[in-house]
Amino acid sequence: MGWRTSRFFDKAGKTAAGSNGRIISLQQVSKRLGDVQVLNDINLEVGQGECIVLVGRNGSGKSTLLRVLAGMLLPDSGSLCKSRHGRIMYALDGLSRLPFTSREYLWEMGRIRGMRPEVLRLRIGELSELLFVGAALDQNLPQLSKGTLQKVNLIQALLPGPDGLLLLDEPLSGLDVPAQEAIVALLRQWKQEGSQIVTACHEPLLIERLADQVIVLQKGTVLRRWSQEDLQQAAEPTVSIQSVMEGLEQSVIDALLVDQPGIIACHRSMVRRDYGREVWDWKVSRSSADRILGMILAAGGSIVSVQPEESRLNMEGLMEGRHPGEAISREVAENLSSISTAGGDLQ
Ligand SMILES: Nc1ncnc2c1ncn2[C@@H]1O[C@H](COP(=O)(O)OP(=O)(O)OP(=O)(O)O)[C@@H](O)[C@H]1O
Repeated sequence: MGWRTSRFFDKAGKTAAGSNGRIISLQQVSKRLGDVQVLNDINLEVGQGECIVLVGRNGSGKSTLLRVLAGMLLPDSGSLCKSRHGRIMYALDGLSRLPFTSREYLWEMGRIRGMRPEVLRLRIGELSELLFVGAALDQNLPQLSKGTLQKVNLIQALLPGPDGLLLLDEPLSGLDVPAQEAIVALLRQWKQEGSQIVTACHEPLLIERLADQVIVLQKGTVLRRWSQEDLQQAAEPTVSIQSVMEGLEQSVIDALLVDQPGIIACHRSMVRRDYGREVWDWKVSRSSADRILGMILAAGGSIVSVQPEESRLNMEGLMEGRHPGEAISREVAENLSSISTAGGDLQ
């Protein structure tokens, strides 16, 4: 479905930012819940049209930080400043299974926010269609599947449109793939129109398409911050090459592999023995593919297949605080060392 902002909104709203361009900022915010120091000295600034993604292991403090930004929890220390204008909408974890149908719930949420009935009716219809809610719109919340409940939770946050700060806790969690794609495309459009987004997320899809900044949390503190440029280094598309290297000396293969930029991984595949010969699988960056194909051929190897692949961020490395690009280098290093140790088998 094509999303047309103008159908929803009298004017494409832009949130009025403070004079310094910041919509919201936290300075040295700490929060304790019970015996747990959940947040420690957090600094965070959200600028106009910016998307910040919070990543971290379970329990690292992402949801708590979103609740502080939403004003649902007060910091114990530190300061929170918001621009005077602009609204904050949020879809935080777990919508309560209240005794309403989805439509009744969304209607009440829209009315509480002062939306006009004709606009509200239209928005509920369009957002439900966008996220494939279908007949669940007239089912009771307690009877909804986890994924559908999450869709209703997202819709209630999106009802007012692209004007303000959106706080989303794991927005893609439990959603089917078409709905994930639809929500990421919508958020991308809203961001371009000036909305701000802060979201906790484990999915590379959202990070790759939306993030201006990734903040890695570990035990309530900021472990790392990565910029869009850092993320783009890891997001370069790759090419998968299969080659036969039979009869080549190990020294020739070593020379081919070592210190070659663009090789992401390389290992000998056991699955193509039916091919009659051992096949090598290479994963290389797309911009290096021609050069590496040339090198394999020049070294006496032959090419079996070449397949372009979509990139994926290494979330595991990211959560450990490793640079999105460095995670790939480490993989290469590990593969290279395993090739070296097993090298004698080739001859
Ligand atoms: N009301 C509470 N009382 C005591 N401790 C709490 C409370 N709420 C959260 N915590 C603790 O705070 C820490 C951070 O929780 P939080 O939900 O913010 O983490 P998270 O990163 O969002 O985790 P997840 O990825 O599992 O959603 C956890 O150790 C959690 O047990």
